Amino acid sequence: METPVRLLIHGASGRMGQALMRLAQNDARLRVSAQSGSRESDRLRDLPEFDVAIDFSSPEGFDAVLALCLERGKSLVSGTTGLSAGQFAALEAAGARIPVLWASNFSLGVAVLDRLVGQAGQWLKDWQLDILESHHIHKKDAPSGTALSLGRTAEAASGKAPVYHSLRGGDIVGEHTVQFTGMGERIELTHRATNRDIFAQGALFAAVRLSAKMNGHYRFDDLL
Ligand SMILES: NC(=O)C1=CN([C@@H]2O[C@H](COP(=O)(O)OP(=O)(O)OC[C@H]3O[C@@H](n4cnc5c(N)ncnc54)[C@H](OP(=O)(O)O)[C@@H]3O)[C@@H](O)[C@H]2O)C=CC1
Ligand SMILES: O=C(O)C1=N[C@H](C(=O)O)C[C@H](O)C1
Repeated sequence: METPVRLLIHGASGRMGQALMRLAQNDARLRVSAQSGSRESDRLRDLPEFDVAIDFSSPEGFDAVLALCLERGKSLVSGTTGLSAGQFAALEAAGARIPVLWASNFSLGVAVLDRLVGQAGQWLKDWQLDILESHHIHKKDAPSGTALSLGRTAEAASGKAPVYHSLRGGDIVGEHTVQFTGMGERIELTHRATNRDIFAQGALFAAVRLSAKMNGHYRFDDLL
């Protein structure tokens, strides 16, 4: 049997962190060798060995785990949203030294939605473009990372700048609609996540794949 990939779960006590811990513990390809949260933020250097860090934390947490991965020469899978342009530039640069992968959404359904949006946008250049997203009341960033990614795809295809609409309510896991509105008709492309295990499964899949990759800046879509 293959040696399991050793994981650091960064943001382990959070909603995503808990899903990752539970699913990784039942996956023979993986072993959680380290975990961290804001309490460990100034002691990350003391963490045990790992091969791939999986980060679902906060923009501050992302900076810290990226620095740790660079220092140790280890891979990073991150799903943290709300990152700045400077943080994306740092991630891109890190790809020259370690394997890195960031995705705003680790579900298969959103990867397919993104492709459908790109196709629709090519045909609907004159139509109004709106991105609607709904999430649970604890979500800190708006628009969501997925809404921004879908918006970039739609704008690249249609040339229209999207207008974003965010709703926060109850325990909604995550819903995204890309709406193209014409005169007398409209198209709504919607994805609804009902369980955050789908994101955790996608991130664990990415970690296994990334552990076998050379240095570089990878996209989730590249692995599918
Ligand atoms: N790409 C995707 O598919 C998905 C992305 N996300 C994104 O993942 C992130 C986390 O979401 P969620 O799990 O709901 O959030 P939670 O608030 O439930 O969890 C956040 C976790 O990060 C930790 N954390 C916060 N700040 C730091 C820090 N500076 N250093 C180290 N750890 C820190 C928290 O630790 P403590 O409790 O100790 O403060 C906690 O464990 C968000 O950005 C969200 O948008 C979420 C779902 C899917
Ligand atoms: O915070 C969340 O919960 C989610 N965040 C991601 C985002 O910002 O797009 C992905 C998913 O929608 C859940």
